[in-house]
Amino acid sequence: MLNLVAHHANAADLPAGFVYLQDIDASIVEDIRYATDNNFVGKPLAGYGSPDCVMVENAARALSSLQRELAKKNLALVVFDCYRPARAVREMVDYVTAHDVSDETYFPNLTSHQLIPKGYIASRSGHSAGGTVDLTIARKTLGKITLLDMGTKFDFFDLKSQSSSKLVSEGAAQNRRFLITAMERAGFGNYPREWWHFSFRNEPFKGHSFDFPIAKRH
Ligand SMILES: C[C@@H](N)C(=O)N[C@H](C)C(=O)O
Ligand SMILES: [Zn+2]
Repeated sequence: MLNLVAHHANAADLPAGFVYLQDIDASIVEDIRYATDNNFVGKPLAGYGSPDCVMVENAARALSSLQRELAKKNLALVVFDCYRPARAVREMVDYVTAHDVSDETYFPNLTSHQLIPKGYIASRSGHSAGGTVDLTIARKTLGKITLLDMGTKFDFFDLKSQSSSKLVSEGAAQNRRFLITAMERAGFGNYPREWWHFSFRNEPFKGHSFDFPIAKRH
């Protein structure tokens, strides 16, 4: 008999070793920017068929342990990007190489042609191996979520976003140190040019570049 039930992706549809973060820990907040218009390209990127965080299982479990620790202080992780399909990386590269312009919101002090040489965007990204994540921490009060002040927004491509920048307030610098120390305890190393970018030290597919699209979870 024909099965007419709509098919939706679940963990079994992902390559071996990959999971949906929500299946590991539904309390981690997901705001997957490249699946929306709210990013420096201004539209959803290729391969982001759904605003879901997909990543390798051991890294997802490490984030979940950290989340349990943070929850005791009414804090929560907020992820902006996880696994990034290689086609999305290509789209970012095409976008920033097409015109040499600045962007008031994302890179007011640079032009787009400088973003790859200065290391803000990778033409072959660790995100495509599934063990790299862009994230921050939020405070949860009475069901309301407020991002901790990190001195800049996510994807602000500028010297101010360097993890140990002296150009931000002492409060923001402390919040960055808190985030980076917590992530290190969980097994992730920070990328010094971007306070939000972390790679899992024990990632299974380091150096690989996957290109499967992110499909809706279920
Ligand atoms: C684009 C930004 N969110 C990021 O992840 N940058 C690093 C360098 C990357 O593209 O891998
Ligand atoms: Zn990143």
